[in-house]
Amino acid sequence: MAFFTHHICRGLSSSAVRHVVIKNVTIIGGGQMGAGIAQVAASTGHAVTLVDTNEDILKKAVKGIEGNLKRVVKKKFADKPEAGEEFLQKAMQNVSISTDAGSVVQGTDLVVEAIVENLKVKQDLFGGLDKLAPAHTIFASNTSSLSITDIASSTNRLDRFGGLHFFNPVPVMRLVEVIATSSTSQETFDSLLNFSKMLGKTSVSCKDTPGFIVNRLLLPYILDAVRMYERGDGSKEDIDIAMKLGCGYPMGPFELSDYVGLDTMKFIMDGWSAANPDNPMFAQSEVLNKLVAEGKFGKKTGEGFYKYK
Ligand SMILES: CCCCCCCC(=O)CC(=O)SCCNC(=O)CCNC(=O)[C@H](O)C(C)(C)COP(=O)(O)OP(=O)(O)OC[C@H]1O[C@@H](n2cnc3c(N)ncnc32)[C@H](O)[C@@H]1OP(=O)(O)O
Ligand SMILES: NC(=O)C1=CN([C@@H]2O[C@H](COP(=O)(O)OP(=O)(O)OC[C@H]3O[C@@H](n4cnc5c(N)ncnc54)[C@H](O)[C@@H]3O)[C@@H](O)[C@H]2O)C=CC1
Repeated sequence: MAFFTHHICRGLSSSAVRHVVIKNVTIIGGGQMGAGIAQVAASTGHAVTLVDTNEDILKKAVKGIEGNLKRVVKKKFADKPEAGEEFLQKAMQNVSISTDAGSVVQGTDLVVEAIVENLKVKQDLFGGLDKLAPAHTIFASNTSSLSITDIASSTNRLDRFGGLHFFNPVPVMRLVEVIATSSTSQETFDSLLNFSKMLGKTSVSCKDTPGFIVNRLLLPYILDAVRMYERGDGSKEDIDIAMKLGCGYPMGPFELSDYVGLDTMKFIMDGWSAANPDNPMFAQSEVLNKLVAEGKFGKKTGEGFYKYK
């Protein structure tokens, strides 16, 4: 069930802005991002259905959400354990799981997609859901690097399609990039801004340009670090230490790559390389290709640039 509200938007003086109040959210992809988005949405009172093709991943996601929330509760409700238990129960009751996206979107206000970073797979998913979701339902992609316009082109709801780009780990990182294409309606954009606010996040408005704001700046930095290592100009350990202690970053570029996932990083690089074949920045990286070919995707598989076992 969707609700429409009218409110005066700050900075827009007297113009009344309509937005869909998001209550029921379907999150597709139960990996590190989808599980994180589900955790935050459920703990801020949204009814969440987390969808993945793989049931084991969903079970692992729910276990992870519960574990994370228990940690939060222990800290935040240290002197009010009963209130903490109530918060935990409520949040967990807000989460359900499904392996059938088509059947659950029928009652949803917002679909947030966080599946593999591949244009065709995302288009196929949204193209199918477009025929099943109610007219008011807003579609949003959490893509890191793909064009929202391209993803949305598989649907007939271009005005109700935008980007919601979260950061990893979602429960900790405070930013959401909200992306409007040239077809995204003001109402959809305002609904996505409002949803981000309800999640307790700070949002920035982005155009549908490659990498939006953060990844347009982050990816060249990470790729330059990989090239530096490949040339033998610095060890990965030294490069990581240098950026942490020299710039105050919480993680160095190799630690961060392992944290994001080297499979995702390669998907991003390959996509940008195909779109910009003459740009040496996106030329194939032997080191990255080797690690990915060996199934060493970083922290999630126990090994990437570093070992985690
Ligand atoms: C690579 C190609 C280019 C990128 C392209 C794709 C990527 C994207 O599209 C966009 C991205 O997300 S880019 C990545 C953005 N994320 C970062 O830069 C993370 C950098 N690392 C950190 O902030 C800290 O090391 C971090 C917060 C992770 C850990 O902090 P600490 O080292 O201080 O560790 P803790 O003391 O254990 O944690 C601090 C608080 O955070 C909680 N926490 C940690 N991990 C968590 C997780 N996974 N889920 C939920 N909560 C988590 C932890 O409980 C602790 O909480 P408090 O006790 O309340 O402080
Ligand atoms: N890893 C990161 O730091 C960030 C990733 N992103 C983006 O979020 C998306 C997901 O990334 P991660 O969570 O890291 O990946 P992940 O590999 O941890 O999870 C992806 C999940 O999607 C599922 N999946 C794949 N195809 C599916 C389909 N058709 N239907 C339902 N489920 C499907 C997989 O089984 C897997 O569980 C990607 O688009 C990525 O670029 C955005 C911000 C940060």
